[in-house]
Amino acid sequence: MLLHFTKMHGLGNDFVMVDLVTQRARITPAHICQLADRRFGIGFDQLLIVEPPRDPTMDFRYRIFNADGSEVENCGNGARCFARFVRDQRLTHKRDIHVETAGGPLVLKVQHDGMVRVDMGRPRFSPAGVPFEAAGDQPLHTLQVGEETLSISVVSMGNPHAVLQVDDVESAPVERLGPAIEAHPRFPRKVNAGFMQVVSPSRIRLRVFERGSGETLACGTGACAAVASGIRQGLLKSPVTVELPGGELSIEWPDPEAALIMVGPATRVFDGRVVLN
Ligand SMILES: N[C@@H](CCC[C@H](N)C(=O)O)C(=O)O
Repeated sequence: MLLHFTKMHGLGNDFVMVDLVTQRARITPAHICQLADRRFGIGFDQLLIVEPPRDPTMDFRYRIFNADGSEVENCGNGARCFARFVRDQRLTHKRDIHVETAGGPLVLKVQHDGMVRVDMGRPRFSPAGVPFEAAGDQPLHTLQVGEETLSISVVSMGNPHAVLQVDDVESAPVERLGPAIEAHPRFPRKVNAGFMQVVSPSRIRLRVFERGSGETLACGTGACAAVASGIRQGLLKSPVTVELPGGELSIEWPDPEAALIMVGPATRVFDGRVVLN
């Protein structure tokens, strides 16, 4: 089966985008792992499949899969790439796009400067909603990783996040602690692990070890989770610029009852075709 795809990225968090509105294909978890391989396949952090909506009031539905084949609830950089993709493919001319996702409906706005503005919904801090095994709902929890006792906050942006404050993001032990936090037994559905350096109340630096994909150059939901956690702890004030290895995102959360807003770029890299066996 021949599959047409587009390679895109949001600040270096890279995607293979597949239009299943105009083509037919059955993509299995084995296909996803094969395509995700950066040497034997195409290579990506996430695969995003665009489908017709089930709800007729929506424009599209999309599904997102990590490089390990696991399906995820939400993806901030993927949302921006999706908005750019459906317009470039001429699947829609709208600038305000309503889409169904596994994490619920999203509204995306393609601005006239080409940047994409996404209403990311409200962060949820309750451990049960992440899910994270904990007795209470306090801003910080201790997490034992081997000999180390870490202080983390937990946030659901539809998908699960743990945020750890560090003094210097460059020297933070992301490669060592990231996989241990991701697979920690207190996170029954695993977790994305963010390492946040507060530069000022309006600027952070962030690296994210993503569940199912490893460290990426940027994570949109991770940026929202870190900003929400920082504001909740009184360390940050909206709007916040998030400096990621791949570039910057702007995150607004002016009011705890409001949704987080993420604004950032989405870049098309190339179109291709691949045979699925
Ligand atoms: N890169 C994404 C998040 C993708 C999903 C994540 N790895 C998970 O398993 O929850 C983003 O930009 O938000």
